[in-house]
Amino acid sequence: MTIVRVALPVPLPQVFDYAAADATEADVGRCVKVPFGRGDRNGLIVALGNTADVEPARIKTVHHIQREVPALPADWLALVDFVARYYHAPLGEVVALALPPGLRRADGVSDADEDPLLEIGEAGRRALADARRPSKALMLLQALAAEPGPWRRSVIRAMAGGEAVGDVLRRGWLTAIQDEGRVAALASGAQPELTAEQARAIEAIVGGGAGFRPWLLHGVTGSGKTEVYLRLAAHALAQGQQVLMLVPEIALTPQLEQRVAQRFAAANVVSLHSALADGARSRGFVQALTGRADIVLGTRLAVFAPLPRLGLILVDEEHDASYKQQEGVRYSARDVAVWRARQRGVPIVLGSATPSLETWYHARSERYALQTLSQRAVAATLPAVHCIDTRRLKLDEGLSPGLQAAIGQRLERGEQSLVFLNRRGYAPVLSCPSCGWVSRCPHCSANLVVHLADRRLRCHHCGCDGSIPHACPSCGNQDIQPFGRGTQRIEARLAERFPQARVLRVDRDAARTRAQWEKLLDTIAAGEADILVGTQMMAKGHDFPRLTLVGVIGADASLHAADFRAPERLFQQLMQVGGRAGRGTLPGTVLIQTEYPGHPLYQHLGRHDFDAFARMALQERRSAGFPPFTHQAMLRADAPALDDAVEFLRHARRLAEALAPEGLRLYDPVPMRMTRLARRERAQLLVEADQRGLLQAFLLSWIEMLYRQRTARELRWQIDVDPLEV
Ligand SMILES: Nc1ncnc2c1ncn2[C@@H]1O[C@H](COP(=O)(O)OP(=O)(O)OP(=O)(O)O)[C@@H](O)[C@H]1O
Ligand SMILES: [Zn+2]
Repeated sequence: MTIVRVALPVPLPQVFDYAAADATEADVGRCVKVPFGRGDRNGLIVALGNTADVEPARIKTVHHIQREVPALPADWLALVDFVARYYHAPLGEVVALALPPGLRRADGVSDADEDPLLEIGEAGRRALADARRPSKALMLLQALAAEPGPWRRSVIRAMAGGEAVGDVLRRGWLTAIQDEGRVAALASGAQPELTAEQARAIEAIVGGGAGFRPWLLHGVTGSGKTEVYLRLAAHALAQGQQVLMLVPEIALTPQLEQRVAQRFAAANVVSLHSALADGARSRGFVQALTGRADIVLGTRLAVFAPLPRLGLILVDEEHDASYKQQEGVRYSARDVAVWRARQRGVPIVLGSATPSLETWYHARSERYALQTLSQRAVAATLPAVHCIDTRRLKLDEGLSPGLQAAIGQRLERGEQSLVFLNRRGYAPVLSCPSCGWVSRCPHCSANLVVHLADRRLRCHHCGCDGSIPHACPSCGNQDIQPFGRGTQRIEARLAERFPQARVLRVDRDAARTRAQWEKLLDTIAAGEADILVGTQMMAKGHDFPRLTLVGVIGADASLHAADFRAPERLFQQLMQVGGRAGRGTLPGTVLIQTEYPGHPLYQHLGRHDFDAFARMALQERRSAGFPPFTHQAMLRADAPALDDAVEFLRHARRLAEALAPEGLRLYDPVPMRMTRLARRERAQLLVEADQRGLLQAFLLSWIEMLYRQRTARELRWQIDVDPLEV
């Protein structure tokens, strides 16, 4: 009898043994269906077991081993094992996160290529020579003939007149290339001439060799980091290697996908993100696994794509908080990517205009090699940044006269403006001036936000919503007021103030689906919007040459936030959003409305001096003993009653005291800042040490103990290693 060890997606730290008569070493890394409890579960075989360890009478037999898909390789198993150990999460849960659901369920997965590589065939050449009756299909064929091929079908479809590709294929004018190996995946799209700084960075990184080396590419906004990534990718592809490219948000993938596909028309570019349908995600994953994907482009979960020919990892906007998963397995895809680059012995490039302080510190201390792009690629300068002192100004729905005048000028010149406010909805709260009632969420310690667009009161934390009452629910007063401002309110005021302008709101409510989001971006790019009102969705990565003014409102609130990372986040956000201005040939301006124009953060921002800001912020962190000078883990507990959560943490702290090595710091359990979320009360306990190893060793034995504690059924706890929010 052969025993297989199976990782199952259950919140238990161990793997489970099953009997499988015909299993061999070749089945390690394969998905299985097994009986578990009263039902069945899908899991992954992570090792073969030893019959001596199990009682033969108690062992159950696997139902099915999925053998149509190649087994996941040893390096992939080592990767998920590392994530499970470092983040102290059950291995089965890490596997469940890393594998597409369809693959785990052992659905039939085909890696058949749905996006064939096409070239002009014999029939096509004849059609071109005859060229009698002009048709859409013929025009498309002629356009293709003018370019060097071959092309992916998806790339042809995206071209002007690309709708006719089906017709061209039916006529047999294009034929699929069977042996893709003979086509070097070389850059075929037009490439701009590199700037001197870009050329230097590429030369240095390529010259750094094929082995493990972490790079920070610190390039100001609009400096052309994407071009650097594309050239590095081209180099890796030319060596027959695969490239993994991570982006922080799905919202950023459409444009990048397009750029990558245009540049590498012959390469097999696979997207991986959570918004993909099951089938597409499984197919992309299997293409990566079988080595048929050349470039894997995706959000954080793409870091788990198996890549047998991996040669390069690129992490765009490496500072972005969305690389850290905030629920379940709380991993940081950026940090996992660095580990993976080391494991596989390949270079990794972390790019940003505003690196995280952790990464910047590594670059300063020469653990990471640094390449800097200090100039913009197209624009002559960075935008001019000015503060508008609002202390003595009368604001019109939050908008200063100076900002309004500047928007007016842009309108006259036919340029675009962006008003940035990181708060969606119409107003953050509805309140009654006569009795003091405010719209509280019944389930969270948060207010319900007024959404006038669809006349709802909505909680941005738990999602619950209701209609807007006509009178105060507490005293009956008819005159209840929305208090404060969100994007909808600014949009409404701007539309009133500039009736001739096309005002467009860009936030998560306006872009619920990917299709809506792409449509918004197209509208902006086509110049069919004059004034944009946007949240942080607009802050990142976008490149709209006619956008010359960025107005920032409501930023001061973050200056005094309690979180020690708040200033870093604010500086990054403002530098990023300001960086959307003046990226083409037209000069840009950033206007920040503030009551603290002398604040050092705004001063550094005005000078585009990231280094000075980072030095200051790191100095503060060093003296306060915050990361990167210390390493943290947070134990969080939640329950219907706060006392239960706190009591569990007190108990956990007592257990920890007995274990804690010298140098480990245990803090007192405290309620979380937003204590109540979706009817659960939450508390946390911070653990800290100056050495990562010390903290990790302690966590290992502590968490083992915690798993053994009997807790109330209603209580849940989780550990967050390297937490972003403390
Ligand atoms: N060498 C070059 N020659 C001409 N144009 C270039 C060159 N490199 C980049 N560009 C153009 O410069 C613009 C800015 O480039 P890109 O969007 O890559 O900047 P970025 O560094 O990623 O900026 P951000 O951090 O703000 O997203 C783009 O329109 C890009 O096409
Ligand atoms: Zn709520």
